[in-house]
Amino acid sequence: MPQLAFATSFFDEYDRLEKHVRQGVRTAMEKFQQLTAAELHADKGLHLEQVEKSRDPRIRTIRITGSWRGVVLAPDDGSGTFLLLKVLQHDDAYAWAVKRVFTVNAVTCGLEVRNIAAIEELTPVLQQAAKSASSLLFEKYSDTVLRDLGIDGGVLPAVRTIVDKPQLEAFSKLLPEDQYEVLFYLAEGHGPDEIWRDVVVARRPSEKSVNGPADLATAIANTRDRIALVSGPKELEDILTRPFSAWRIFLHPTQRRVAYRPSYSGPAQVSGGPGTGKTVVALHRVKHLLQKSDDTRILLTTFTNALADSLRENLNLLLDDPLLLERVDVTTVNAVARQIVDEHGTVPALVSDDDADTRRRWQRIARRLDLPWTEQFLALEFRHVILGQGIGSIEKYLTASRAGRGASLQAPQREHVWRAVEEFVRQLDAEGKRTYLQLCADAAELLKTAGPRYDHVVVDEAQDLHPAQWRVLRGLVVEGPDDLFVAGDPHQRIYDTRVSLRSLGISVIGRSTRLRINYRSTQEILTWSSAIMTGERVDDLDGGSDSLTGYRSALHGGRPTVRPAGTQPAEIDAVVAKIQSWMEDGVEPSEIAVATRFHQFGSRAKVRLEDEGIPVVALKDGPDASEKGVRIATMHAMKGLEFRCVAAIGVNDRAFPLDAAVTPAEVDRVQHEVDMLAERSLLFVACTRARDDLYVSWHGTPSSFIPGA
Ligand SMILES: Nc1ncnc2c1ncn2[C@@H]1O[C@H](COP(=O)(O)OP(=O)(O)OP(=O)(O)O)[C@@H](O)[C@H]1O
Repeated sequence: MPQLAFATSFFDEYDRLEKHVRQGVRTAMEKFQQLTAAELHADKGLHLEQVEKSRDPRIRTIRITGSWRGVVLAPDDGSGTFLLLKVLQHDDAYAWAVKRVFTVNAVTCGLEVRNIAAIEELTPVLQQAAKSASSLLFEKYSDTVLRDLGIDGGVLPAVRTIVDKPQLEAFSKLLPEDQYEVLFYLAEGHGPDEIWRDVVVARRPSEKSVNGPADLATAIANTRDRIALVSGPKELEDILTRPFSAWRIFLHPTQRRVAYRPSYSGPAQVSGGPGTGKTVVALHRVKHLLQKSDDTRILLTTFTNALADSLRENLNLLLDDPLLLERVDVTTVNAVARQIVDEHGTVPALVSDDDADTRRRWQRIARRLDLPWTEQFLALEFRHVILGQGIGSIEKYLTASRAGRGASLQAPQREHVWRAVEEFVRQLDAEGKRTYLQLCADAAELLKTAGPRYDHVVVDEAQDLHPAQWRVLRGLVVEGPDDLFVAGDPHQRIYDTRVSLRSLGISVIGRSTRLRINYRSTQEILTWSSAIMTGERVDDLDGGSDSLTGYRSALHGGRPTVRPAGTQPAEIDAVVAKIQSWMEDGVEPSEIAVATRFHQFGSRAKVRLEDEGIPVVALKDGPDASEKGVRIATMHAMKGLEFRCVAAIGVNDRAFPLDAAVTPAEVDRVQHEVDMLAERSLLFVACTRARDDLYVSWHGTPSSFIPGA
């Protein structure tokens, strides 16, 4: 019986096809599972026929309905795998089919497609233009170097004409995917050896199985990031009837390598810019770990409730098996800490570690004890030094390292600070209260005697977790292989914590991977948003620094709209008009988000949208995915989420940087820098939530973070 496979290009349109066409696809595909190759060729209804003048003799069309055709790659080597490439209207299907050629990449052994007609047409024109160019993008690499990385003879002449990165980008849709990826990284300045190791080997099957050129079926099986093989009727049903989400099926080779590595000898980390699929990798890692054994228990955890909800929803999609889901707890670190403390007594009322009430409490204590420090300084000392290192006594505090703090404290000064801390804790105790971080510190202590309760802990959005929260996680899991799997992006650190995992006994050295392809936003949104962070040094979770080099998207769209307004009402009028125009273009209200720095501004925008009859919901009310309405949220609440269209409004000099969120340099110079970076990251996070369109506006003076402002 032939084998059936689907290419990603098929899914580009499938979800948009009308019901009867989708039914036609299903009927046709079932035949590929029921009939022999000879019967398929003879089937009158299917009409499997060669395409006249096609550049690839293996391309066939099949009849789906009266006017719809499928384009199929049919094996000519007896290997028996049919690959469905496209479903299009009759003429479009033929136009697509005649221009394409499929080849097997000599080094990755994957199947690639190129628009050969366009490459051949453009190459002579570009060769002519290249003669007068002062330099060429790939001139420093010999043909041998390029060939060794998989650039083949059909592509090489075109590659030799490319003068700069925009021209390479313009070629991207015509070139074979694996070859474009190599060229992109060379153009970004990565060396051939690094590209061989990180890009080519990641795609290549193991050395042992590479034995001469691959046949079509092997090449198809090797191309798991672009082709889904269907093993039986259940899988076919699954692919064609469930809402399609590419991330469930097609992982980039680097994503797959990280998620499905049989085992890590200790904690492992995946990092990468926004939208690079870190959450997707974390979810697949959970799937892998569950499949390793029948009784493992896993904690999948993250920062906020909204993120935990979204992880739970996506895990349901990925696993679709109640028995597997039963073995995973999906919740926030604070919620786990609360549960642990609850089991050992009653949880006190919880208060924020850093809100106006807490600051006022520190202020009163400083005044009463006649201390020379501001409330900000004391609060920071408590959070970052005392809770950060889990210090429980004056003796420990007197000798504690205060590395990374901007002002030094001698022993007598520390004794004064300690008195303030004791008073702060005493007051909260007397009122039956605890801050969230105190709760985590308590839970971490309790776990020291209670012992671990999970076999694996998988953490998403790890960059903002506080050391006290890390200690809870460390204590929850049996130390050893595959204990912790951590996903995070230091560029998205939006709170004031900086953590070195190593200092917490969590070393990911040698088990850390960076993802570089953004699957969410268009390149235009990415370029604009990345400029917010340009020139900033960002520390990673492991004592080094993190960069966005080589970070790219294969998606394209319009440039972000940047819109000044004279007054706040005028700014709101403009965003209402923008939302109306998105909706007129067919964007569902629930696919639109309005992000503001301040709650209040969001509420005003909400009232105004409601006046216009546009449905609106506040994200903090926890709407589920099916609830209608434009989402209104603070920028902090946008962390980890994504929307088709995002309007980031009120981005003026009063909101970014926000004075109240930034420690003055005279209080703590180092913390000042950390806070300023977190402010930038917050705008970066809000803007990178947009998939197709980004709109940024302000009234008054624009924030200095706005690129080009
Ligand atoms: N291999 C893939 N194929 C198709 N889509 C993918 C793939 N990987 C990720 N995506 C999609 O890209 C988007 C971003 O993925 P994800 O949320 O995992 O990224 P992230 O790195 O965790 O983002 P952020 O750090 O910005 O929160 C999601 O819509 C996800 O479904």
